[in-house]
Amino acid sequence: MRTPAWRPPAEAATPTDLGADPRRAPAVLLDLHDLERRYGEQVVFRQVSWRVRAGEIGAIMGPNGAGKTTLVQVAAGLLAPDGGEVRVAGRVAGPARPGWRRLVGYVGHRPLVHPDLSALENLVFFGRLYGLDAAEARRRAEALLDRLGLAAAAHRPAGRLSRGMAQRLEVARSLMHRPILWLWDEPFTGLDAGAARLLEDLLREHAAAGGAAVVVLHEPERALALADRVLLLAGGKARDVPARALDAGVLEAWLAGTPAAPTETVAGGAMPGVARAGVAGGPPGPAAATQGTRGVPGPAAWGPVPPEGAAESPRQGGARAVPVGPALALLVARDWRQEWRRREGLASLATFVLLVGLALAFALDPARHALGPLMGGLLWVAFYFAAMLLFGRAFAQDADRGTLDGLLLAPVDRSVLYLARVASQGLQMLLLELVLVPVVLAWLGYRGAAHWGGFVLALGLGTLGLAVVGTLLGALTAPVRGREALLPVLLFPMTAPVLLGAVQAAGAALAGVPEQAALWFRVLAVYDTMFLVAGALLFDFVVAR
Ligand SMILES: Nc1ncnc2c1ncn2[C@@H]1O[C@H](COP(=O)(O)OP(=O)(O)OP(=O)(O)O)[C@@H](O)[C@H]1O
Repeated sequence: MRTPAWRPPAEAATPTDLGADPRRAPAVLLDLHDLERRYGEQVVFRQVSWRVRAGEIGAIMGPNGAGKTTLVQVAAGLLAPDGGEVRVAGRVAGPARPGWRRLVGYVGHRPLVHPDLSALENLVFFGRLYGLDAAEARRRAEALLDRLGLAAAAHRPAGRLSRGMAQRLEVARSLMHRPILWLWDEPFTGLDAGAARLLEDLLREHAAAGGAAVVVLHEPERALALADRVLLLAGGKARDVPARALDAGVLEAWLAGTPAAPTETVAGGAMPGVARAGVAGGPPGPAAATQGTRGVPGPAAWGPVPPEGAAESPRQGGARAVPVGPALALLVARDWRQEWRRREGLASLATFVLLVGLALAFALDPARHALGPLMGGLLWVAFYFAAMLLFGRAFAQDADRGTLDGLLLAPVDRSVLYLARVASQGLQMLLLELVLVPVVLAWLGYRGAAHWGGFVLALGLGTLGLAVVGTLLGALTAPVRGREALLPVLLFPMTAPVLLGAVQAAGAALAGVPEQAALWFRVLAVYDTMFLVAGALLFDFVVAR
């Protein structure tokens, strides 16, 4: 008998898929080593080490503010540790090689799906972002919606689902790519009894199939019924205790009445009153190692260990990063689809450009007789204001809704996230310009013999320059209070060369002498390339927390 066969939706990669040798102890799927995390001066926890093996469910428990969410986010790679290391199925969980992210299915406090896209569209998008092909992503999305009782809501925008339905969708999203390690932070919040039972079944199935799960829980009864081991977190320290060593009543009392600093009790060698007598903490013993835990098939049932290459196929939840090309196309398409759903955003930008252009023209020359030399400048000033609004908007919305985390968790290099935003926002801006330029020029009474090729090149290079810097600064200022004021303050000095070059180049092209702008074209091209490369390299630091 082999490892249990495909079984939507809980089915996931197994340790053998990942090259682990089941003849030895069950593979360690999550290995937290000496972790430390601070917020400014506040140390949330330090020296936290914990191992969760194939076939195990681990619960993290502790009073409010103990650092459970922080710990799960560090384990998922959303927060960077200030010390120590996270390993997932033996791979260092760092930003350098993001393929390991494919092994993890994360559910946090906030939905990571996009509210304007339907439940089905969201699942397909996330499936593809994790490397599934279109047909498989669709099949799996439908199976998950069905299993989680969301089939009737498949075409409803995710933002209009009830609290409990949204939580089910989050669980479905986290399972789309068949992760081997589930990291779920209070997943039962908002669920009715039926959905809660379903989640418990999914967790048990996953563990029985050789996966592992870590769940932040507040209810002792549930934790002890579900988990094999419990990480008790309090006072900045943690202790791993086998669930069978814990008593629900005492655990409840400990959680409810934890003194301000239970550190010594919890982190010390003994845990009087909480652990049952005669049961020690620590990893499973040799019996668990040879027989598997929680019914995981023993060595004979695992079959031969597949070669590394076979272990890395997307279908089996391998750990390769998704290639740049498909990831870029997917992200740009998603941004455009979202923008199309909120057409009023682009329509208001277009109105804004027209008003700024017309107001400027009216103020400078109400009779519109001597505007010829000013037209390039007029157009660019209007576009410039629109660009500030556009480039600040996408990341600000992501930060407010929490949807950026959904992208940051994906197994794609973070520079790809940046390049995709540059492409999608730059193209939106360019489209806006191409639609509006004829209108504005007609209103201004333009009758020259323009060099249209040079003019479009000036628009393209200028827009790219604004997009590469605006996107980076948009991401930088998104979580900051007062970002609406901060973005223009930062953007203007950094993009002054773009504005100057684009105005000169567009003016020369409109005057029919693009050769006069040759120097500006070169300046713009060098500027764009420099900041595009810098933006791609810096983006990871900009979004790091
Ligand atoms: N973004 C942040 N900036 C500063 N401090 C933070 C931030 N997020 C969390 N903290 C602090 O870190 C500590 C741990 O918070 P965390 O949310 O991890 O706790 P928790 O155990 O999950 O709490 P709860 O049970 O209430 O969900 C708290 O003191 C909290 O105030």
